[in-house]
Amino acid sequence: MSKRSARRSRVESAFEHLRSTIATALGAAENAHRAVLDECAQQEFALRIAQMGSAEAARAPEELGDPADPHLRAALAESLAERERIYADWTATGPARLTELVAETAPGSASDPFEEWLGRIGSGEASAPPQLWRIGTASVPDSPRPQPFPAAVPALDLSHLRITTDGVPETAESLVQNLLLRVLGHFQPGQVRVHVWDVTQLTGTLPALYPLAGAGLLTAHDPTRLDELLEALSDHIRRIHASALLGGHTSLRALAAEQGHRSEPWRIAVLFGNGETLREEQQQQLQRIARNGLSCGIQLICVDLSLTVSSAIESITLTGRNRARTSLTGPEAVVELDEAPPRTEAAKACSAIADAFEARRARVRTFDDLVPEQLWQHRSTSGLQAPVGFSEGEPVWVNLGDASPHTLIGGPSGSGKTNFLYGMLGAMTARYSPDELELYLLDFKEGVSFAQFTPGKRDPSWLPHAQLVGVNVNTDREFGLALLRFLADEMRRRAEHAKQHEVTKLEELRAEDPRGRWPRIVAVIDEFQYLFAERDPVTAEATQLLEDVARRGRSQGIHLVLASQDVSGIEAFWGKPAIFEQFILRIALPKARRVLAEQNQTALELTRWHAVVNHESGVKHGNEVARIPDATGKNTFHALQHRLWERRPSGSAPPRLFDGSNLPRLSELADYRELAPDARPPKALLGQIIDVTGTAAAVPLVRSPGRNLAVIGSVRQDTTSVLGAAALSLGRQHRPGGIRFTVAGLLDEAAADAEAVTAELRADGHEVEAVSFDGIEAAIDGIAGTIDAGGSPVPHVLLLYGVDAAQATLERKDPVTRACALDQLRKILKQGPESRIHVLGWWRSAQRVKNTLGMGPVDDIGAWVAFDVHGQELMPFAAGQSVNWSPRARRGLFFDRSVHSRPEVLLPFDLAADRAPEVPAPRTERTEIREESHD
Ligand SMILES: Nc1ncnc2c1ncn2[C@@H]1O[C@H](COP(=O)(O)OP(=O)(O)OP(=O)(O)O)[C@@H](O)[C@H]1O
Repeated sequence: MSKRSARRSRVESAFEHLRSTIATALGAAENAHRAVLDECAQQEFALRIAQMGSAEAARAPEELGDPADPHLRAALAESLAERERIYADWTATGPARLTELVAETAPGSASDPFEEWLGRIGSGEASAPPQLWRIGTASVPDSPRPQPFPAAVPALDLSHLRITTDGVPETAESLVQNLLLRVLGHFQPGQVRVHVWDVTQLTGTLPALYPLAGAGLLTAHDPTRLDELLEALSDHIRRIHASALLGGHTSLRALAAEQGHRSEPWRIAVLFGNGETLREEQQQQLQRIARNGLSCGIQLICVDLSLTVSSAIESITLTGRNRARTSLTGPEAVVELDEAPPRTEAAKACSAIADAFEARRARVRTFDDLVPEQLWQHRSTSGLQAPVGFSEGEPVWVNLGDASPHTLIGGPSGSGKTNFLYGMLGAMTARYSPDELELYLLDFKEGVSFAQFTPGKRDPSWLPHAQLVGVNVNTDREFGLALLRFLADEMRRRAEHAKQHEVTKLEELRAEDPRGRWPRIVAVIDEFQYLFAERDPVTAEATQLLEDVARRGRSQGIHLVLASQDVSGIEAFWGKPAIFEQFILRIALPKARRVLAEQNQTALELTRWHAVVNHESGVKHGNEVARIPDATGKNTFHALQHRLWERRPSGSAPPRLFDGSNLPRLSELADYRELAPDARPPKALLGQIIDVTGTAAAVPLVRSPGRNLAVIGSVRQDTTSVLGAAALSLGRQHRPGGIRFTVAGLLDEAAADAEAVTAELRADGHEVEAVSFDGIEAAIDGIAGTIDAGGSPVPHVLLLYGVDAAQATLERKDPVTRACALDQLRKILKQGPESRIHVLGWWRSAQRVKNTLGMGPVDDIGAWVAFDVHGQELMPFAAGQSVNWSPRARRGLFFDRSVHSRPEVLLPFDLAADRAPEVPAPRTERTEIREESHD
């Protein structure tokens, strides 16, 4: 080959190379271009599939392009694969898990098919209600292999429901009706109340449920009266907060779970709107109800009505006949709503519920229904709760605790106050043991109603919780004072203990001192208005003490229960709103006046044996009307008391009984029985003062001026009782020979008393000189002579019965010496005590004491007891202070200037009863009711 052709060939091959390189490059570019176009086409389909949804795209690919288009097919395949991957877990386990969950949380009628339970009366526990309620069958149509699962919604305390109908109102109605049937069919009739309001119609909404209306389980509200319904629901919320939730629970649901029973029914308000907004105030009130209702058992079901609150709401959007989406299942799931049962079946079931409810309501609830199955199972740490009556067959409770510490009970005579108290005390004492609850019971009424709590003649039982029972105290207002003083002291004692534990309240003290005994104290004062009956120091002190106990008792677990036929006249009470305000729990019996708030007239409309129980200081919305069972008839309280008494803790002592119609007996008085020889200083017991423990009124006979006693008054029985008790108690504190007595009977009518004391002292071995009227001068001369001779070696008591009767004799002057026995007596009064000689004398009037003392100072009479003597006559003997005392039968006034700042009331002893032991002392008779129960 020539050189030239060789070069040409090289050129050609180089060009060939260039061309093929270019061709290759161009081919690659075209391939890449095509690939990009393919990718692009597929991505575009992917985007449109995503927009349309893969399920829809798979169903109708032609909507996107040519179904045969490989790009479309590839994009669809990828999208479906992706969906498969995402749903894999849910498809494998989701529907099955949901089915299981609904079966668990929606038992019985909450999810079972209607035919399995409709028409049967439910018995589900209201303290543990189902959490979900079935509405239909759901599925996710766009999932790879759609599987059905039950669709359910929370209800009752858990969530409100908002339904949007989207123009299919019949579906909304059957959805609501099915849900209500499930709920109504689950519980005992009465546990669920339904309110229906439909903006478009008066009646005709939810027709199958109408049989419930007759029994009051369903209320159809007038379309124009939404306000009333909203107000009633708001009232209800307020009332629940003021009563059931007072104990600190946040919801009725929590309370019921703790107590194991639910005392308040649920209220479901179904509101059918028309898509338009409510008036501003109505909307706001509805929102408030939505916010606060669930905790009080109010559930709203709003159909085509806007509801926008932060509290729990589930929504259901109807998407066609019997189809819906719910907030719980999400937008992808379609719910096929359950078919409604035949209307006749549903109506029949509702009739059965209504009938059963009527039967239940008509059931006579008795005292026994106030008593729990097991006694003494409750703790009073945070308060006392007990049912007192029934409303539509369900118990109505009272709470005594921090939020409602005290109660005021009112009702005219015969309206059943005492019966109410028995019911309340029965329900409480059956729940709380005596270590959790102590009772102090005082009845100012004439009669003996509370005496049943103490051992009686024929029945030895007593109420183990009762510490003190005061009956027939209508004239002894001091006893009320004594009780209030005791409570105030106890309050202080508790506060001090609490302080030591660095806490302030009983509840906290109990937590800090778990082994201490800190029962709550309930002090009941029936007809307490007597305590404030007069404008006198008793009322003044009682008011002050009441205010103190009412204000501070709450934190120390001390609760006052005051009952009265008429509180309107109690000036001390009304003049002091600070007291009245503490009585937050008000109980009004039929025709009670002023116990409830002024505008609250419900008590006037009450029928017999009913009461308004109001934990809101008597404001109307706090009203609960309860029928009160008979608690005083046969086999009621008395039978319970027997059971409680038989369970009483060992060592339990009967309550102290203060019966104003009986006098105490010296021989039964603890202070007397405890006396023993060689007591220093010896003290003369004169009677019993009015206090909670029954303390003796005593005068110590020390060797110091003025230690003499004057008993002043004209009633022989009382005055001689004081002298007799003084002598006998002094005798008990000395051995024979350790004391001497001179007993002078100067009045014929008292001779027998003087003789009886003489005989009793002698029987105990004491030396007694009995002196008659004729021997009095000599006896006094002799004793006065002892003073001159250096005094008596042992205490010498000069008992003078009727000093004033011998006044003339004592004044008689010796014709020679011009001396008289009266001078000697004055000398004994003045100088005797230092020489161990004491005069205990009876004068028939204050003036006559003065006659005896002459110009001498009244100080020689250091102590006195006066009976039928007016206060002003006693002033000179009480260091000049005014003495407020109107004499009353069988009560004396006692003053010892060495200890008292003011005189105090004294009960003389019934010495006659002690002297004739074979004749039993008259004891308090129990009421007829009580006697009846022994038949
Ligand atoms: N809920 C009741 N069910 C049946 N009987 C009742 C009921 N409440 C009271 N009673 C009867 O009515 C009568 C009067 O009742 P209660 O003594 O309790 O009234 P009160 O208001 O205390 O009257 P008073 O102040 O006159 O004593 C009694 O015989 C009592 O048994």
